[in-house]
Amino acid sequence: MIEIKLKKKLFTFELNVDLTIKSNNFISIFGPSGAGKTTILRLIAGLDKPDWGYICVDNEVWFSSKDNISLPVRLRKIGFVFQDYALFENMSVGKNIEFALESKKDLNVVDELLELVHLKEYKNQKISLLSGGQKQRLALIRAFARKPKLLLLDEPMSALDLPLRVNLQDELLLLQKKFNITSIMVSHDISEVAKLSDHVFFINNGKITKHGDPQTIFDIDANNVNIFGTVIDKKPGDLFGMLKVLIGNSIVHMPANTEQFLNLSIGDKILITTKAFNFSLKKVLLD
Ligand SMILES: Nc1ncnc2c1ncn2[C@@H]1O[C@H](COP(=O)(O)OP(=O)(O)OP(=O)(O)O)[C@@H](O)[C@H]1O
Repeated sequence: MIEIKLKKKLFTFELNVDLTIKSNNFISIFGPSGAGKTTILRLIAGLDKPDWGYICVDNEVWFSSKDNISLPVRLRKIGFVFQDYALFENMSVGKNIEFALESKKDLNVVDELLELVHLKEYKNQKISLLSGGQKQRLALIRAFARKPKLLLLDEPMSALDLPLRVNLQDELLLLQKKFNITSIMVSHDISEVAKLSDHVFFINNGKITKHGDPQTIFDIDANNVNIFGTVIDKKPGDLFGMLKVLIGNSIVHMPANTEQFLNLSIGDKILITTKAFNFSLKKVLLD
């Protein structure tokens, strides 16, 4: 079990959170820009210091303001993945993983990890020859190579386009379950959070406003078709309003009744549901 209690005065509000996380779970912190998500990851990693707090990971106290304990970053067993990879550009793909290993006895793990994310044939290549998606895969397995107690992921896929992102989400889930590593992810993408997480914490202005499993928290009914989108424009009409909604890479125009129209603002995330089989579905003929 992981207990995280943190207080820190930030520029415009006080961050004040209390998170209890089951070991080996994948949890997400979800909330608007500036809510304090990255700060929580930085405080857990020891890159920043809380004004008051207690961090205990599987019975090991990493931080306690009461007992004056603050483990340095290198002693907190953490894997960190950011959106900008932070790979060593002057080393080969394989050396990037080797560098992260605790012991050189584990060298066979390098091939195993590269194989898992389809990068084995790139082992001796320079990092600069990899695509964005391949670099992100490498950053992920490098974090797992450290066998961390806690994996911290800060918008790990936001630089990738949608098909790559979906593939990498599957690989991340596979790695996380295979290595059983408790993971905390910050992401803006509801479908990503809903797909990967065992538990989601909503944060706003530095406080947890609700938490629970994704089905409950996002009101997902498995008997429905569920599509997440973001309102990017709205125009009133005589009989109904028209919403412009971003769904993945596509922009969709949707009619909305007066109540829906008035309740929604640009930037709002929405869940579009329709009862299974109660919709029109046609194959698009391309010839
Ligand atoms: N060391 C610090 N001291 C004081 N305030 C800080 C510090 N670090 C960040 N902040 C402020 O805390 C607030 C939260 O920042 P943070 O980066 O944690 O938000 P976020 O939820 O990750 O946002 P985004 O989704 O845009 O990345 C911001 O207003 C930021 O300016």
